[in-house]
Amino acid sequence: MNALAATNRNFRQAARILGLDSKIERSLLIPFREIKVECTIPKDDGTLVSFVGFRVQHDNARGPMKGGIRYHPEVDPDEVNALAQLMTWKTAVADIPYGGAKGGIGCVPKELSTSELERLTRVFTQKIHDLIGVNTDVPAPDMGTNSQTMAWILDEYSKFHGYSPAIVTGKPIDLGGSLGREAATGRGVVFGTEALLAEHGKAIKDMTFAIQGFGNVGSWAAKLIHERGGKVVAVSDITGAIKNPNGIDIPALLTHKDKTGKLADFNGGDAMDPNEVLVYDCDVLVPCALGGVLNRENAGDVKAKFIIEAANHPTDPEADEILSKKGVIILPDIYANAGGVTVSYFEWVQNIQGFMWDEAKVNNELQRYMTKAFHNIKSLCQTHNCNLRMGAFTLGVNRVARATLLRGWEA
Ligand SMILES: NC(=O)C1=CN([C@@H]2O[C@H](COP(=O)(O)OP(=O)(O)OC[C@H]3O[C@@H](n4cnc5c(N)ncnc54)[C@H](OP(=O)(O)O)[C@@H]3O)[C@@H](O)[C@H]2O)C=CC1
Ligand SMILES: O=C(O)CCC(=O)C(=O)O
Repeated sequence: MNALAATNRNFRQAARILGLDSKIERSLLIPFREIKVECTIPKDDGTLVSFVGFRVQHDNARGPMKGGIRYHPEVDPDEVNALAQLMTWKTAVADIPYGGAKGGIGCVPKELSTSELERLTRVFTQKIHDLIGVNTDVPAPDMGTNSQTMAWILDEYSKFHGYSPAIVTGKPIDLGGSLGREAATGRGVVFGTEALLAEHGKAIKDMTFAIQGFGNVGSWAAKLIHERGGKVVAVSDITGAIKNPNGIDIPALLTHKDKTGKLADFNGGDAMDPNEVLVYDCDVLVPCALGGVLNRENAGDVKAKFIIEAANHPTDPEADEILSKKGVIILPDIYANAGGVTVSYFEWVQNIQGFMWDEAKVNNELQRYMTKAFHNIKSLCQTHNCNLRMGAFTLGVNRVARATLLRGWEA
């Protein structure tokens, strides 16, 4: 099942539980606007190359649309649509005043030089600058993009509209980025994991973890889990995977990845097939890379008792069913990885106020938002007698439906 079909299915199930009117249901499903642009740039050798870029603006009932921009070869319209819709429910679950959007360019960022990436980002921004805005749609980093990408978008956008730091979040601190944003998604994952484990009388220090992906989210999650005494027993990136049942030395692995750009060849553990990470013997599995990685092929072999969805839609609905029958508890993406967009909200607020927060304030507020959202989800799980995914979906969908109804339909 592709990402959009899976996301729509979860949404429809939540709409049914909530008893939503079919017209509202249809209006919430259809995106506000879908943008597809052609981006042609000269490569460093002078040849021309074209890429397709997307921005899907899903819903703005609760505020400006918000969501990352992904550079990855598998970016396609359905995937971006699904990710944009997930952002709408995620911002509502986190209770921050935003709607949802997502963008992406189908490319292999590692095969482009820094100047080619800069040209591509600037051309993409030129094509969408009049459709994004501080109060309409605010991009941020996602897979394959980072604070430098945001700096280029900020600069290009500012040529058309005047200097506008709040047009993007996740930007460098020197350009108005927020302290704590870089770590925020991984930190939010850890706050969410702590809240979930506490419900089950457990703590991070008593558990073993397997982590798929060691980019922004995976590396921060690994570092913070390790700092809390959790044992990370398996980690993967695109170059390979490492296992060590006694616990991987995460600071040493971070230094190795920093120096070599890859996990492969790290000597603090044994190499393993990257696909095995998902079914490795551990208490908690944390997918931090692509969508759809847990499916009917491998779900039956998962050993973890808890899955923390740090990536977006890592579990397809068939895997969801198999895992739920096995009694695996899944902390869903629209809550588990909401720390990133929550600190993006703090960054936007700081830019608008022209006032910087210190990092302790950012992290404390993030913990407050994550803890509150967890308890709100739990309460809906009780009301509707449903799992955490439906608890989160009903929370998010209901908030967006209420805002939509309050704003009304008159043309
Ligand atoms: N950045 C953010 O703030 C947020 C991100 N997310 C989600 O988290 C996930 C990760 O995003 P982010 O960390 O930003 O992205 P990054 O690009 O920083 O990192 C992605 C990581 O995934 C690895 N990877 C890619 N393909 C595979 C594969 N087939 N097997 C194993 N590892 C793989 C990459 O390997 P390599 O290092 O070798 O390239 C890299 O380590 C995505 O689903 C994203 O949507 C969700 C909320 C916010
Ligand atoms: O920080 C943001 O605005 C969005 C992050 C994002 O793309 C996501 O949560 O999936």
